Amino acid sequence: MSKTIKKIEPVSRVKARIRLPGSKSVTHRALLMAALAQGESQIKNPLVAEDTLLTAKALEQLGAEMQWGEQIVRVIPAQKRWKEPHGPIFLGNSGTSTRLLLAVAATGTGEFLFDGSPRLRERPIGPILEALKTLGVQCQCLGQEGYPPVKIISRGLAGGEVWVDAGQSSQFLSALLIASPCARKEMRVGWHEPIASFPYVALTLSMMEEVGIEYRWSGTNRIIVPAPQPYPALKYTVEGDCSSASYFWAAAALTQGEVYTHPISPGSSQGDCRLLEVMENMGCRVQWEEEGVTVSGPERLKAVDLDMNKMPDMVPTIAVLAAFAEGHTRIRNVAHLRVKESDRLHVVAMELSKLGVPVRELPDGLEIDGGHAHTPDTGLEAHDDHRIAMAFALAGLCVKGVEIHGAESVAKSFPTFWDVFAQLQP
Ligand SMILES: O=C(O)C1=C[C@@H](OP(=O)(O)O)[C@@H](O)[C@H](O)C1
Ligand SMILES: C=C(OP(=O)(O)O)C(=O)O
Repeated sequence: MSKTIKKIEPVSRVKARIRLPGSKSVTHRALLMAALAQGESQIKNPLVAEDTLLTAKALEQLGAEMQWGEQIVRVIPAQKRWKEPHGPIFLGNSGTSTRLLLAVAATGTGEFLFDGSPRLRERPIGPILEALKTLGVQCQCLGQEGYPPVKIISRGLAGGEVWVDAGQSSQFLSALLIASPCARKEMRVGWHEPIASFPYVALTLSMMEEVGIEYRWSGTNRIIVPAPQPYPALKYTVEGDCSSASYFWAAAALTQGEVYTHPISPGSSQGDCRLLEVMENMGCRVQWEEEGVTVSGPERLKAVDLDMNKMPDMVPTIAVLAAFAEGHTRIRNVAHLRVKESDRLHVVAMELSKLGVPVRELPDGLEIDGGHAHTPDTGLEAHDDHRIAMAFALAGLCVKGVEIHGAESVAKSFPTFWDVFAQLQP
């Protein structure tokens, strides 16, 4: 795909009502659970974006059928788990698709080859492969050990006790949990502390419960899933994506504006909703309604000191807010940002520097001095990372002359982002 450039114009006091695309994390999980289910499922308001389409296409290669309609997808599971795919299953740069599908594919019989973009080949999968091997699955990395491409040969999951190291990604644990009900006998899934991005595991568990899967906790780091336990056919409505909402909440925060985003509810299971609490601490006003939330920006944003381990995807958004806040912001405990779509700690520091923002890149975080941003001498680079493109577009609302190079990267999670963002511009 050729690189596109977006020029952003400064705006004061944005005012907008934003309809959010469906949640990426929820859509991935709903598609996978539907493909494992007994009978036809209906998923309303799914996210139709590069990554969720990669998950859907992979499931089709495994024999499931997807019927796409207006804001709905019907999923008809494969007649037998699974049809052996012709050729490799290509997963672009979607970490969620890759880690979750490895375990989901291993619930069936067959030989599967998973691969992706050059960047996906640098994103770790070792811990999920180790766990699958314990469950009787053969896994062979074809390039570097612990990274895609990987061939797996499975005859289903044996069940029993398995431990996973989820310190670099919660997706290893979510993968095992989603696959667990399809094992031949009870699964006891434990994880070593510390774990990264725990709210995504909580989201996995809450969706399993919502669709009718039983499980129980055993201590604080082990879950027991009775198996075999069929996934019932789903009728599921995906709520709006809180991570995508963050860019619009931040637009209100940066411009003393007011933005309403929907559909999301105060009881949302998406961990990134907690960004609103951080934004309140920065001085924003947050008002929840039953189906949406309004954020109003303060006269002056305050700096914060934060452990962002549970909200890694929100770091680029917070970093840009910090650049325009009063004082010194510290973001801690997010070393796992180095294995995302880009090395997000490095890339955020690099792009903030182009804006003249004093920033220090730490092994597991960032320090940012607010209040110094100015027009950059060159374009800002998205580094093939949707969240970098969307977060740095926000800087353009406050300083003149911001151009985002590689604007097409938003297609990964929010293909209509630039059209929706245009609603903020005069
Ligand atoms: O399970 C999920 O849906 C996700 C988990 C998180 O990844 P890590 O657990 O690797 O941090 C997050 O960054 C990603 O965007 C989505
Ligand atoms: C890290 C992300 O996604 P994934 O891990 O699925 O590639 C993201 O969307 O920010």
